[in-house]
Amino acid sequence: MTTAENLDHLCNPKLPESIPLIDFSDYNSTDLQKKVNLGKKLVDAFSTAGFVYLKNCPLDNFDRDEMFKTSKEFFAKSSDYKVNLEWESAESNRGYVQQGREKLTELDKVGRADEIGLLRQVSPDIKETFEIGKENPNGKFQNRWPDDEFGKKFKSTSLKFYDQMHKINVEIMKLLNFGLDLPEGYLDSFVTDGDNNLRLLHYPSVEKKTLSKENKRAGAHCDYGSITLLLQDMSGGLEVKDYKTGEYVKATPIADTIVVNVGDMMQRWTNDKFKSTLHRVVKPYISEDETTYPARFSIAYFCNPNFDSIIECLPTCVDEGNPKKYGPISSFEHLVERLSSTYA
Ligand SMILES: O=C(O)CCC(=O)C(=O)O
Ligand SMILES: [Fe+2]
Repeated sequence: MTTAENLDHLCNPKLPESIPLIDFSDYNSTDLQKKVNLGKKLVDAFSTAGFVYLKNCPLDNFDRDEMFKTSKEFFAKSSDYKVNLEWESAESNRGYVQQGREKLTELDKVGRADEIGLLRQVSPDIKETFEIGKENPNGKFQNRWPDDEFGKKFKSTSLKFYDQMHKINVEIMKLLNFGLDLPEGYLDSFVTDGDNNLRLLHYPSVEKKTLSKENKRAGAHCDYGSITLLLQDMSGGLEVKDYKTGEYVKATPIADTIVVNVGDMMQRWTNDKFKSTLHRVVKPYISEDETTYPARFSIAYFCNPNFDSIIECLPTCVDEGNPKKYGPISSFEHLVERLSSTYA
């Protein structure tokens, strides 16, 4: 079958065959059937690759660029400035995470804490991040904004961006509701609170000779929540495990798209219908005579069902031939458990 999307693959040989590119424009169509079709495409992609590129998402270009610019400005601050806003606990999951503090590895999935500790020492992730949660002045946990003029801009830019990404998540859930044939509005009630996590990432520029073979910018891992919305700059380096071959394929940056992937909680929620896929960030390709890998910036928005909700296999993902594989779990507990085993 030749569709516009198939042709996209042919016209752009760098686009990995196994990660579909889906046009999101119909998300707000007045034609119900178009929304159902889009929902089915997403379900298809999430049940195979576990990853998609979405184009024509409702994300303002200006706000996206501002977020990247402000993120760069933050990471350019002194180490003292950033460490002053240090990440404190998995429950809060807010603040600055300096290089080497997070080690992502396939071992995390089975929770081998001793080996993870060792790996952290020999091949830490070469990145720093800043974690932002829902802004809630009366909540138990507070975002960690710098207390200066830059801090004000950092806060307003990040919160505006947070809000737009939350809305995209809500729209994706509405479409998945169609795609999974769930009762009308079923998933809506799980995404009212915006209990998500905005992560700004900086992979510093690094001399070729100091980067050993084992060092990854981010080790292979699966994400923990429901879905992740990822924006990458044009440097490259993101790789995704191909569901057909088991080999890593390049998730080549495509301008003005959002990469969306399934997390572990979504896989569990769908009784393993959706696939939470391993991915990693490796050194980008540079020519022989270049001595330095350039810096890379990305922005990940990790979505979760409302923290106080109980996640049980979705009714349309279970039947006699395919019984429930998982018991109920609270969204917050699931996340805290996973985050606790990842950070030093
Ligand atoms: O930087 C990227 O492109 C990916 C980051 C990522 O996978 C993560 O933070 O979970
Ligand atoms: Fe990830």
